[in-house]
Amino acid sequence: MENASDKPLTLAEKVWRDHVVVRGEDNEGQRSPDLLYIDLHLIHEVTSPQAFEGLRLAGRQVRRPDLTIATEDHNTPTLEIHKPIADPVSRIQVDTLRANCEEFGIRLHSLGDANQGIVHVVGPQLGLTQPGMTVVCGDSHTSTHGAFGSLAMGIGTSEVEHVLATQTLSLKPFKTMAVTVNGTLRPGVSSKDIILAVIAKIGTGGGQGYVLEYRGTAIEQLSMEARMTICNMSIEAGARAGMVAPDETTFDYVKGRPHAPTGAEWDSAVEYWRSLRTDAGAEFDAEVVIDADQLEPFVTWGTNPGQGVSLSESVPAPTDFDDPVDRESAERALEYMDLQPGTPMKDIRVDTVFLGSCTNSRLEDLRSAAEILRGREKDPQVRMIVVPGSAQVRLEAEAEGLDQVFKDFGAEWRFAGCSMCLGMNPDQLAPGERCASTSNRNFEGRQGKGGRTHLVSPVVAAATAIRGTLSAPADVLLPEPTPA
Ligand SMILES: CC(C)[C@H](C(=O)O)[C@@H](O)C(=O)O
Ligand code: SF4
Repeated sequence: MENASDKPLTLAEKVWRDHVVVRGEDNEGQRSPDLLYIDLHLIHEVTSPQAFEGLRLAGRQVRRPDLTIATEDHNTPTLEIHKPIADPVSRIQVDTLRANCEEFGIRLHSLGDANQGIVHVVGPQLGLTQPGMTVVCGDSHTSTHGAFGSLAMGIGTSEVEHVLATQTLSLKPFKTMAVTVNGTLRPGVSSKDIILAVIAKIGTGGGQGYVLEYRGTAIEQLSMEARMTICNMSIEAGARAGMVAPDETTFDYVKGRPHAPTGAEWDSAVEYWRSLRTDAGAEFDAEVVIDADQLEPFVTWGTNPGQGVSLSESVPAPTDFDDPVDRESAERALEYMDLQPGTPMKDIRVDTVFLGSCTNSRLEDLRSAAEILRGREKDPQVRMIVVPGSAQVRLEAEAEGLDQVFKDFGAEWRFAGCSMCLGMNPDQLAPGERCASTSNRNFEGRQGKGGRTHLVSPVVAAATAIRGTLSAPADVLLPEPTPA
């Protein structure tokens, strides 16, 4: 990545350029890190305690509490949220966040507050996430915010402390990769399938060192929610960040939100935001091309997000992989997942369906699943839990009756949080249980010790809950009534 002013730049390079406080030095072709200004710092209970402790020990304050915002999400229960948190470790985490935010003057959205929820749902919802920003959070899925054309990165706890203290962050130069998604998605295929297909193609390390820019007609046609789903999982390809150039869809989404600029400030913001597009002639260090027309609903069979296939395919055999590392990893994954090569994916029966997480818990996700479930019956052996990404999403869903659709279907309607995305709260799989999950990680034990995860889109989750086996929306379509 270079910064020469006459050179055509990619979107990521422009945002970077506009935030450099101190430029790194070139040493024989190797550039030392740049110091960047950070526009928005999001915080949650898991990765912030030591950072605050560090500030306390050094006698420092938070440099810009007004650009820092906290929410409770990972350790919070999704039932009986008015009661004290039962698990002592989780309670301490959340109490510590509350005490730290109080001491350092940081706005916190606590359990019970309308803006509490998963940090990556709350930022965009409040209009805090805006195009062209640098956004950080001590959380790998911060890449979600890149959907707005911001450079959004997950950082470690020592970096959280640095940002709290200085509102800047030292960052190594990155490489750029264009992920071009041409064509149009077919019915029943969604943005989750795009990103699962991208990761299956480039591998979980394929994005390492890169900032990905998702572009092409299929991306332009996507809503902000769908773009967030894609950017969210950039980290699962190992990327530093994922971005989409802001356009009218982005501006329409941001406009009128509590922290969006207004009046003349809005106009000048939009003018700047329109400049945040990759210049004609700008060069990417790498490019991947995907054809959206060819995509089918996608599902993972293994224990990393790159181990996926189209739902109409079968469980692969380790011998299908030429690379010995991939072969060994497939062998181990199949054993953990208790799957036999050659089994049609659609024959795999699940115990649980989880609709939620920062990947797929926004209103649009809930709506698309509800549309499939409405008036249908759940497979009696399946338990389904639906967890809105924020208290606000929950309220909006209730206002349009989605909660009733889920309840009538036999699903549980929960309060907002990370929930079953990871085993840090009471919502967990029992050992050996199998789950179709709209979350982003299928690592061993991710949803509870011994639990088995298949990553899917919201509409696949819904279809699966109806049939009890992994299913595509087309599998549950009712036949057209024959005219009398
Ligand atoms: C707990 C947190 C640090 C972690 C992350 O960084 O992503 C979590 O959100 C996850 O999804 O695994
Ligand atoms: S919902 Fe899952 S992926 Fe997202 S922040 Fe929470 S634990 Fe991490």
